[in-house]
Amino acid sequence: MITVQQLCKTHGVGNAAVKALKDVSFSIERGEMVSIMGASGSGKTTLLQVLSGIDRIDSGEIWIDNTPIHGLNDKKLSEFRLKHMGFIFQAYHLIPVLSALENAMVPILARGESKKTAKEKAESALQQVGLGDKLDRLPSELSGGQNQRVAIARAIAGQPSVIWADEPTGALDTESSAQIIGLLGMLNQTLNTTIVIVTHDPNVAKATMRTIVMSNGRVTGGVEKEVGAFRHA
Ligand SMILES: Nc1ncnc2c1ncn2[C@@H]1O[C@H](COP(=O)(O)OP(=O)(O)OP(=O)(O)O)[C@@H](O)[C@H]1O
Repeated sequence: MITVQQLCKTHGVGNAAVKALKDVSFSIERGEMVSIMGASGSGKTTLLQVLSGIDRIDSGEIWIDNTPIHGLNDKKLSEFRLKHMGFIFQAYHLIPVLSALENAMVPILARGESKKTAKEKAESALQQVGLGDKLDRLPSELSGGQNQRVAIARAIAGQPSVIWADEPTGALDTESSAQIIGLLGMLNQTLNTTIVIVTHDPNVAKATMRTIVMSNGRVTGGVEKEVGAFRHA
């Protein structure tokens, strides 16, 4: 479970200071698939970055299960991220000179597991995303949708409890977007991994269980989970 209490975050200082998050509070249950929507500049990316420990909050609390993310030092935060979180980005962020298999192995190797274990977990993850026959392909030899599948395999290979996705369909055509969102929904259900997706795409939001709406640094909708709001496409 993710619990967020009275988060505040300001970017910049003095006259250039922008209050990107103002008293943001909500919770997300284990196994939920949630989208975050809102106008450009409303604070979505800032929220995802502080939740995932990429950036720090000024005040407030972020709990993931029993761990206070806001209270971890940099070393503990990096360890927690490697062990419990997966990341998916709009631009895939794959390493161009590594194959699909090697890309998916990176986070597992980074947390100190053996090459053999990393290979097994990465291969299994690539099979789950339908790329079991493309293990040796480089990113340049795959389509956009396939590259995003490799990124998803990399995110799930370490069996994280939560996956953060920032505009995961932003670079894809309608058909590939639908496939990626269907895949995330399937993985959410089969692995019981919590998935939090920042998106501008109403079709992506429709496929999630709940949409947290942001406006001018505040959460203005979707704080509470409605009973019966599950609506996987
Ligand atoms: N590093 C930064 N320095 C200064 N201001 C920033 C920085 N990052 C974000 N901001 C400001 O904080 C506010 C929230 O930005 P954020 O990127 O979180 O919004 P967003 O909802 O993700 O927008 P978009 O949909 O355009 O990506 C905006 O006013 C933005 O200009």
